Amino acid sequence: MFLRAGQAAVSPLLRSLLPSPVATMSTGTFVVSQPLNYRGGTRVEPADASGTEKAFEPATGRVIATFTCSGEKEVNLAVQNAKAAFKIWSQKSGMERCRILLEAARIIRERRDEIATVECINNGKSIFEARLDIDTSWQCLEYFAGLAASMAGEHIQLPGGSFGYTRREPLGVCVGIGAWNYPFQIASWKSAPALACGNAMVFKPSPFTPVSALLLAEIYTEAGVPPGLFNVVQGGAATGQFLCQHHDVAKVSFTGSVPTGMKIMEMASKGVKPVTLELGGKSPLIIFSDCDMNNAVKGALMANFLTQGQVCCNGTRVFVQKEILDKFTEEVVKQTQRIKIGDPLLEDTRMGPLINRPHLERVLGFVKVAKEQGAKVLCGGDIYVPEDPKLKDGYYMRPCVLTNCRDDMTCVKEEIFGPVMSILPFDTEAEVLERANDTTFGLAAGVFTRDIQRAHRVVAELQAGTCFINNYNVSPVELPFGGYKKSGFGRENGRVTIEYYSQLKTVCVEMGDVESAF
Ligand SMILES: NC(=O)C1=CN([C@@H]2O[C@H](COP(=O)(O)OP(=O)(O)OC[C@H]3O[C@@H](n4cnc5c(N)ncnc54)[C@H](O)[C@@H]3O)[C@@H](O)[C@H]2O)C=CC1
Repeated sequence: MFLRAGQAAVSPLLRSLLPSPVATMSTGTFVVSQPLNYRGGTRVEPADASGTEKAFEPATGRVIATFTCSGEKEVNLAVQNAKAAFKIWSQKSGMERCRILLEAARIIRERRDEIATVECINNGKSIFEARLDIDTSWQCLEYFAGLAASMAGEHIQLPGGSFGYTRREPLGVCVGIGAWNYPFQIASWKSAPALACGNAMVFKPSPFTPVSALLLAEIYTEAGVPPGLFNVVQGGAATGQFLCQHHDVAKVSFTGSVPTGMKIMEMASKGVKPVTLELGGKSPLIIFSDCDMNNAVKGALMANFLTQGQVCCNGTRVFVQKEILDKFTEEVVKQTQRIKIGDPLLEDTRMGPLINRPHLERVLGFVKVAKEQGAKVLCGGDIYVPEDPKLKDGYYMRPCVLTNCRDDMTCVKEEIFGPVMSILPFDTEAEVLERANDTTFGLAAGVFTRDIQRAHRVVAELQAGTCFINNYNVSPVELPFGGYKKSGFGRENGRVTIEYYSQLKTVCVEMGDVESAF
């Protein structure tokens, strides 16, 4: 499919979300007029409400959808539908589940551009990046489809011909609660392993980005999952609470901030439900003087400016060894200033708007405080107004590089969740390790060096769940992803995730007589 810059062709599936037949989508035109809840294999208006929300197009500040947040009744209905579908789905063999998930992956691949376009419009990330998100989504479905077919227990021989075996069984109805920065990808990363293991899911997107999870729901149905296996309920905290407290929900997988994660864990503890928590971070990126400078600079940009810096695992504390500080800083600033900001649907844009006005103001507030505390702004950190008049109400800022930073500054301690990089000089390996680990977060960390022993020695000491050597923010679905410390627990992607969406049953088989103690 050939697409002109700023436009995308529309398939029947997406057209169903739009008000009337349209041939193309461009910034400033997309409106959702269809219901955004999905239950029992179809789009529905919620049965009751816990308020209403508006979703925006961050590029223009326009409202693209006004929707009802689901109340307790709607959440009940979604869970009931999921329970019914679970009965059918959990009886299928791994091979049968594998085939359906592979078909869903194929459809996502086929509709990559239209899904990426919706993601780009609702989230503000560049179309270039949105397409990559859709790629890791179908790859995740393919990966877990493969594992579905090979999931198995163990056989253990016991004395006297007796034996035991284990069965890996699904949990039941799982709840997924997502953040707004990777809406389609989060829904895929949660649902793929859940469904592969034989579970059903009720997914609640962030109220800022309600649209693309629905496309995933429709694709699952088209691929052949039983109606009700994957449901979407829209809403904010109240809807999320109904889900977490529901007695028929077996597990909650959450992506979002630390304070919300703590609340989720508390609610889940009342029902003794397992939780997966993918929370925030303030990750260190350590650049040693023996690094490949070009790669280190590219790595620092990848670690800070994807999705307008609204990435949980960003390496926002960039520790640079003093010998190369000036050269590195100069190059980072040069390349940061070259980042093309603007209409996210244009092919050459690399940075779109932030998610909404309050968040933009919050991020600019961090820059202000950084200056007050003595940091020096080397570039950006201010509002950007694109030339195109239709973008004048969008939420743009220029990516920012801060220097003269100290470890005790707010910009170095707190998660900003915006395009703000803090550069911190260091002298020795021991010193930088201590400073890098001096945080309550532990999501990710990175190191750039040509010294292979040092690279492995340093990552072994870093208190972070996901470490990168000589790269940053790549996320192959074969590798587990998740945090240490307050960044959460449980993992997404990789083989190990099967353990977070299944439970192990042990069966002990006696082949002789019962030796009774009585
Ligand atoms: N570790 C990871 O994989 C990722 C972590 N994040 C983190 O997410 C945060 C940004 O996302 P936000 O959407 O602003 O986070 P948030 O915590 O405000 O909201 C996340 C989700 O939780 C829901 N929610 C809010 N209060 C709730 C409650 N009391 N009970 C149940 N659900 C509730 C929201 O509606 C939303 O769907 C950042 O801290 C970021 O680091 C974001 C992406 C990936």
